[in-house]
Amino acid sequence: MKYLIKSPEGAIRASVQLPASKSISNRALILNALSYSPYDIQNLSDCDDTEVMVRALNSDSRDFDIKAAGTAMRFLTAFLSKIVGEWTITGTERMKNRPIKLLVDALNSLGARIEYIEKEGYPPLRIFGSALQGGEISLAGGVSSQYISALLMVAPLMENGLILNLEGNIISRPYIDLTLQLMEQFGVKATWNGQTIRILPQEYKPIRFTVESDWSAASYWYSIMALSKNAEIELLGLFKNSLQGDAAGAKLFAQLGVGTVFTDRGVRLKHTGNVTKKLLYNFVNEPDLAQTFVVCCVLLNIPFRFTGLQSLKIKETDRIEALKTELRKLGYLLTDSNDSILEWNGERCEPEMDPVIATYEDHRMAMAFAPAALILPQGLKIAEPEVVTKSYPAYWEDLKQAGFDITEI
Ligand SMILES: O=C(O)C1=C[C@@H](OP(=O)(O)O)[C@@H](O)[C@H](O)C1
Ligand SMILES: C=C(OP(=O)(O)O)C(=O)O
Repeated sequence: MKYLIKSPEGAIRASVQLPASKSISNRALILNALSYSPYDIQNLSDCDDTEVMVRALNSDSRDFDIKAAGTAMRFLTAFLSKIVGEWTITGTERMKNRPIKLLVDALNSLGARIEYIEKEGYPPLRIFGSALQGGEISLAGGVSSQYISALLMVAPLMENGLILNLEGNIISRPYIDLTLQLMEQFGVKATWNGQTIRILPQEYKPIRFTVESDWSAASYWYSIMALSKNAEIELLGLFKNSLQGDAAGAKLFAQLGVGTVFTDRGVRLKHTGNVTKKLLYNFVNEPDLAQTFVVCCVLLNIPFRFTGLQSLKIKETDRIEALKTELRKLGYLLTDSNDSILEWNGERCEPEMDPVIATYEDHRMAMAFAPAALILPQGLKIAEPEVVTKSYPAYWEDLKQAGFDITEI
């Protein structure tokens, strides 16, 4: 399937009920299960990544397919390794190429027994669940924070608790903070000093829990605001003191001329007219915002240098390659270096006559590129737009409500 997306004819007037955060939803589901909670989580995300988690936690089967959900793969691997029984867990072809060795090695050294069904170091996995002894281990902090979050959530249930020494640079740190904060809400304490996180054996306590709206999803609306001359956009269910690291997007968009006004129901965006000449930023703490800013900056004709992108290669697709390839179709030449830096110095090439943006099974490629419809006179064609269901199933519907013309071609 392909969509042709055209800019709204007049002004944009949108009040958007954003999807709930999948990061919070998927942690809350694990913590709810570990606390034997009688309560249902409120405002759980309806996205694919959360749906696979709900299905796995409520299923009678021993075999789980979590499709493309990184969090579900990593969190359930740790969770199942302490539930007595024999389990298998698999996912999409891409998931079978997203590394999991560091987590499997860590769990195995804490008393788990996890084997590879196909390729060493990658899903699918066979998990022989049992009590976990726990203890002290070291783990590289620079590959995926999801390994760390997965270990932390089961740590209080390990016989000896967990002392986790993080080695080297720690990426996606706000996601580790998010895990520890949610664990605390469910009654478990941890200490984090320097590179070491300590968790003693403890019990989770059930609580009534409501999930916040998703700040990563909000970024696409900020981009629409930055690229529109005349727009009034309100995003519902976002909080100033959010637990989500991607709330940092609001501050960064201030450099692209978008201001944020917090109200009692979310945020109202406004144009400030203050736009930077060049955007420099290290995305090590907010990797999921990188695509939004890359696409938005080139469309605004703002050169950029973005660092801290080392985790982008092992996400839904190699996002650095995908961004370079697809923006070249629109006439923008980006350069990358060091597997972690992406830059645009204003260099252009001849755009394709009739470009179709490929999405590589990556929801964020589709969502980050869609605002380009505001700039391109002929509109924007996007392939496999249904990928957005990974985190934001109503994205296209919400764009239509805001006045975009979207047709299947
Ligand atoms: O823990 C989480 O909820 C997430 C952590 C990040 O992954 P990495 O830690 O692999 O960077 C992020 O990219 C992902 O979308 C969600
Ligand atoms: C990287 C992402 O997801 P995950 O790693 O959980 O599949 C994402 O949503 O951008």
